[in-house]
Amino acid sequence: MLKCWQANIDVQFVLDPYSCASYIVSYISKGQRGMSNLMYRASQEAKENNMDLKHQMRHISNQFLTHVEVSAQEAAYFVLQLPMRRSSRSFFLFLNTGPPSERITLLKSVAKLEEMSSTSTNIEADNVVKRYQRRPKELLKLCLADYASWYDVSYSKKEQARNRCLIEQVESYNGDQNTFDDNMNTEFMPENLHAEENDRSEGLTLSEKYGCFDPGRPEQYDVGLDIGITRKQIGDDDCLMKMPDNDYRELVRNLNDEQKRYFYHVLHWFKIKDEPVYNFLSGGAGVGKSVLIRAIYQGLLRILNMAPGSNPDDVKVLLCAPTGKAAHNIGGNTIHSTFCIPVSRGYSYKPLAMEQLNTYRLKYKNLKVVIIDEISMVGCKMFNFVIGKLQEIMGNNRQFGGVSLIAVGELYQLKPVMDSWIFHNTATEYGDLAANLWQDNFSLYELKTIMRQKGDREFAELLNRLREGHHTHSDIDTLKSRVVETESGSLSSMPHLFTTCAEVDTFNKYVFSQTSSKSDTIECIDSVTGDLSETLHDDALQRVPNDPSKTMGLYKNLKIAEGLQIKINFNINIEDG
Ligand SMILES: Nc1ncnc2c1ncn2[C@@H]1O[C@H](COP(=O)(O)OP(=O)(O)OP(=O)(O)O)[C@@H](O)[C@H]1O
Repeated sequence: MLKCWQANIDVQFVLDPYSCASYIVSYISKGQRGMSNLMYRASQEAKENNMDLKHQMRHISNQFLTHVEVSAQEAAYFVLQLPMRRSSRSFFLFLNTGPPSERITLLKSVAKLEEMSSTSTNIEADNVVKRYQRRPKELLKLCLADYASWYDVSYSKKEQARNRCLIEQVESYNGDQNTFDDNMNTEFMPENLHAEENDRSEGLTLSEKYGCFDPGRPEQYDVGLDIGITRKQIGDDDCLMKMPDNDYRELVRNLNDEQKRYFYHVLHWFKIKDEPVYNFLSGGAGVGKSVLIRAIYQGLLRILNMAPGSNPDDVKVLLCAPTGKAAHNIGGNTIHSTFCIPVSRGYSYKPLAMEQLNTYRLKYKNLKVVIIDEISMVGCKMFNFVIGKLQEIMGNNRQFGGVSLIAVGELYQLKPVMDSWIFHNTATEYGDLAANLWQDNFSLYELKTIMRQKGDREFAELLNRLREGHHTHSDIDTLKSRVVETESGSLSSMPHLFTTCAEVDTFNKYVFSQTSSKSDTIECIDSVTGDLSETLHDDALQRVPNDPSKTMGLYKNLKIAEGLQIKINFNINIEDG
């Protein structure tokens, strides 16, 4: 039971099994007055908002599942974003802060003892309390608990300073604040500091020596999981809504023949069949895939909601895409947010927490179709993730959880980032033994008529040939006839396409150097948050790299000039990282 509860385990002999059981049960179900108040408020709100019974229950259960009562200490950890979970499990430190005469300390090693003179009484090994006594002046204001939590000493260059934040247990503090304060005063006041030079390590960096703060740590830590609050509360407003009937009719009427054929094929399938469909809708750039997705989504909403007993509020079709831009283009959500896939944890699969699973199951219980656009950016690992999440949410082991999947995109593109092609097997030892669900299930529908350049048939055909690698010499000559000299200073207003950021930088520098208008440089101001000593603070600032590829595209110096355009990207939704 304790293992399931994943609590800190405090081992003691308990002679009466009944008291053991009653202790654990009362610990698990200990009263949470704050939660009762919250539940009371939630039920009041549900009643006042005139919801039907199902929505009242959903509202109350969502409040219950997404709130948790925490102690003041936990709240402080949460607000300060301190990594509680990782730290408390990786390290648990016992601090003996009883009176000095009662403290147990370890002896120095035999080798060290033998080196000492026989009259020396300095036989105790070093420990955190001693280190605290001789801490550097930058840390004078720290109390022992904070010092022990935040700092560790590395005695040799090889030994890495451990990143840790500890849960400290203070022994001997039995509620008598005066005794506790006396001990602290006599032992830990700054005037008692003795620097023991021979115990100090030499040549270590500051962070090796004292600190756990590593500004270069790339991994993100989701502190919400520590206290059981998931990052996203699942709302009801996720997808593109039903469009007015007139607009829908207009949209369908304007589809070209190819588009209409696939559109009616899908609608017909869901009208007459009850089994899932797995399609890959492909076609080169500008053939109208996104337009067709929008029409299919609207058509499916209408058909699926016509089924007897169907509730129009239930989510039946999901529209998603691997990136925010692609998702926005079709009015859907990213795959990550749709299936609650954490952005920062690579591809190691983690099942949903119970409360998330519960909410997702309630929300997607009548899910019939998932449409994924820009499937070329979805690699094999990500695809497996989606399959796993669908099975988990739908609560079965059927392929794709028994839900239909329409993948849309163009596979004549670059390989997915950090992943293999969707049609390849997973690159693990046993990957070849697993069935390839993409190859085994998906049938291809291809759109061929380019709609984006429909006024220029010749160019559209050239693009199609280029896409498949069947371009002719005359195609290349046609493209080359459009080549213009980049050296010309007047080019800056034209859109340029480059394949790497380095080329973009070089070009921007060139354009900037050519401008004769008034210019200036804006220097970025970095700041370090958190209560750190001045030295660590400066150290952290010095470590910020002057390389935009390592700072998520943020430049140290931004050059501006009158008349030159600057593109500013602004992340309007940071849910997905
Ligand atoms: N049936 C149609 N009638 C008129 N215009 C259309 C039609 N279908 C698509 N278009 C237009 O063609 C252009 C490209 O369409 P869309 O963006 O849907 O193509 P796509 O295949 O998704 O392109 P990409 O692969 O580049 O994302 C858009 O301007 C769209 O309005």
